[in-house]
Amino acid sequence: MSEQRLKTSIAILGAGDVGATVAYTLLQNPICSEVILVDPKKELLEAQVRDLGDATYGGRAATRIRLGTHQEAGQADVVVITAGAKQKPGETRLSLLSRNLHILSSIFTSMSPISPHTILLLVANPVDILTYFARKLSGLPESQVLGTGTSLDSARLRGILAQKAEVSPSSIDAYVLGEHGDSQFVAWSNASIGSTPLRLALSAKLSDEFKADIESHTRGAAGAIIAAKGCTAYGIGNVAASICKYILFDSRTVRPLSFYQPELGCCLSMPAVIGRKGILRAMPMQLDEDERKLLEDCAEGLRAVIDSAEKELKADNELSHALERHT
Ligand SMILES: NC(=O)C1=CN([C@@H]2O[C@H](COP(=O)(O)OP(=O)(O)OC[C@H]3O[C@@H](n4cnc5c(N)ncnc54)[C@H](O)[C@@H]3O)[C@@H](O)[C@H]2O)C=CC1
Ligand SMILES: CC(=O)C(=O)O
Repeated sequence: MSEQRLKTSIAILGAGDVGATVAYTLLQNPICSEVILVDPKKELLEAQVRDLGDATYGGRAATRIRLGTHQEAGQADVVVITAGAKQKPGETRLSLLSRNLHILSSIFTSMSPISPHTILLLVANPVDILTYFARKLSGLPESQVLGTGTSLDSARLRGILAQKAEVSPSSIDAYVLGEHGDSQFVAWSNASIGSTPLRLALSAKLSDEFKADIESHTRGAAGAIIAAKGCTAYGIGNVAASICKYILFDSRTVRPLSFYQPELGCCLSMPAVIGRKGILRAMPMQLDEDERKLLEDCAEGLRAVIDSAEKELKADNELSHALERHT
């Protein structure tokens, strides 16, 4: 067997706040032989690898960390894409689209030829739109291209509901669905504590006002953290590293992730079974009429962004050639 096949590797594109935090989380909870960090900022990349390496010399069996090239990243078992601009205080995730689509396109040119077995995990924003274009730019089967989507929002939802209900977050089963962005919504009709439906568990507390407060807390969480410290990193570090584990361990864990929804014509978050081949299958969910409408509105908004991005791309020779190579 070749040496390459004996190793499991996760490549992280982007060695900024998020990329370094995903790497650190993977080093603290080893699930693969090596983590490869890639970034065009050479000094930053070398410093991050040295600093992260210092966290691995404590005597435990460790995952190795090294810097690498885009070409090497394209052969990894999982490629986590954090490369891209981040929001400034007050900016929306969608405002990053044009800059981050160019970066995404250049990444696929540099990684080519990408291994047909690689699973791509998109983190950079706007994550649903970038997941949609990564499918096209990579040429990989759509089950192998996924975005962290509303996994982070759902973790935030579990956190705030746990405080209100005075139970552990791990006892809350509740999802934020749709866009990892302003049109996201909570699937209240399916939420439970243990196996008790939320409406029974919280009874009188669960008013419209209570739900609106929780939704606004969850939707606004990133903006509030960014306004105070300039980025969010630990929550997404944990979410992305956990998804890598579900993939490499073929754990068949169900999580809300962004992936292509053929009937909606875009990528957005719905629950899916995650395993070694990426999205193994969608997990059907019975939404009520209001939630169904919110899902359709959310998809309509995302499709409009995709349409205008596609028009912009046609006017941009470099990007339109990159997309044509695979469509
Ligand atoms: N999906 C989610 O839930 C979350 C997404 N994010 C997103 O993650 C992205 C990264 O955020 P930060 O790490 O805070 O930003 P950052 O600015 O600290 O790091 C981004 C890094 O990407 C690098 N980069 C640029 N072009 C590259 C290329 N072609 N190949 C490899 N690396 C490249 C830059 O040099 C930079 O070091 C942003 O788009 C942010 O909005 C952040 C938190 C949560
Ligand atoms: C930045 C971002 O997308 C988040 O923390 O949710």
